[in-house]
Amino acid sequence: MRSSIIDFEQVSFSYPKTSELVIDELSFSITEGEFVCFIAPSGTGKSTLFRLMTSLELPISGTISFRNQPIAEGMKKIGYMPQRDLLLEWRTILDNAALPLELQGINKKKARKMASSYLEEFQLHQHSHKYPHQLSGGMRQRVSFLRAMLSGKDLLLLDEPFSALDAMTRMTMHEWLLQMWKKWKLTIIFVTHDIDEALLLADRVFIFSKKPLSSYNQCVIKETRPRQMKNELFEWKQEIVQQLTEAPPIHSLVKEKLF
Ligand SMILES: Nc1ncnc2c1ncn2[C@@H]1O[C@H](COP(=O)(O)OP(=O)(O)OP(=O)(O)O)[C@@H](O)[C@H]1O
Repeated sequence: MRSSIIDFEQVSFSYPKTSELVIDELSFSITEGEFVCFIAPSGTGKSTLFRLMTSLELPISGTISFRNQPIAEGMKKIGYMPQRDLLLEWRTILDNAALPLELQGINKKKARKMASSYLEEFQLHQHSHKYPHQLSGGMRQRVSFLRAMLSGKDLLLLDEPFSALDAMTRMTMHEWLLQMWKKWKLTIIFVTHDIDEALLLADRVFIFSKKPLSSYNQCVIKETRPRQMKNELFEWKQEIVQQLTEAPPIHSLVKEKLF
């Protein structure tokens, strides 16, 4: 049986200067190698969860552990990819990718060499000397993903990484991400507002429907990938929409119309 990589136990959190709880006695576990998606309405605290996982914020009570150690011990093993790629426009693609290694104290030449060895895999080798403004949205996200992986690749936190991409690029990026996840045996927590995206990608989807984040519903998806939005996945989607909106179930709406 696979062990857990990150555990929240009865975690509560509020930002200083406000007494409002954003997270209230929240507990969950993520297993090594899992691909998990978090869905919640805007402003309920998904980014705050990531800030706690990267130790940018500390809980007011409860514990967060990484492989059964305090979360701060895992910092070099956790990579974070923000919603906006935050690439430095004055650095080349190679130098952007090498940045986390330089920040870890590795000298520039070695950092470049290490980052360079990943570029082909990330389909970026022909663009290494370009600048971010010369790349497409999908390419920029691949650089950002590589940068997150070079910060720490045991657990990757992806905050709505594809929300700004067009539908076709997004589909290509889904396939590519799943390949990366399999090849590198990654554990991924992926925040999205897009229910289809969550159902197509994840082993498990957490649905947080209100603030403070406390309880959640989850669906475990066993269907093999690549997936299509039909049958069981479509039923899950209807159920998730209902949980997020607290609307009556779709079938009862249909019934009302019919009778
Ligand atoms: N630095 C801060 N100080 C005080 N309150 C904050 C701070 N950052 C976020 N909040 C509040 O905490 C709550 C959760 O914010 P958070 O950004 O985690 O939500 P989110 O689910 O990631 O939102 P979105 O989906 O819009 O990105 C919100 O009510 C927000 O106003």
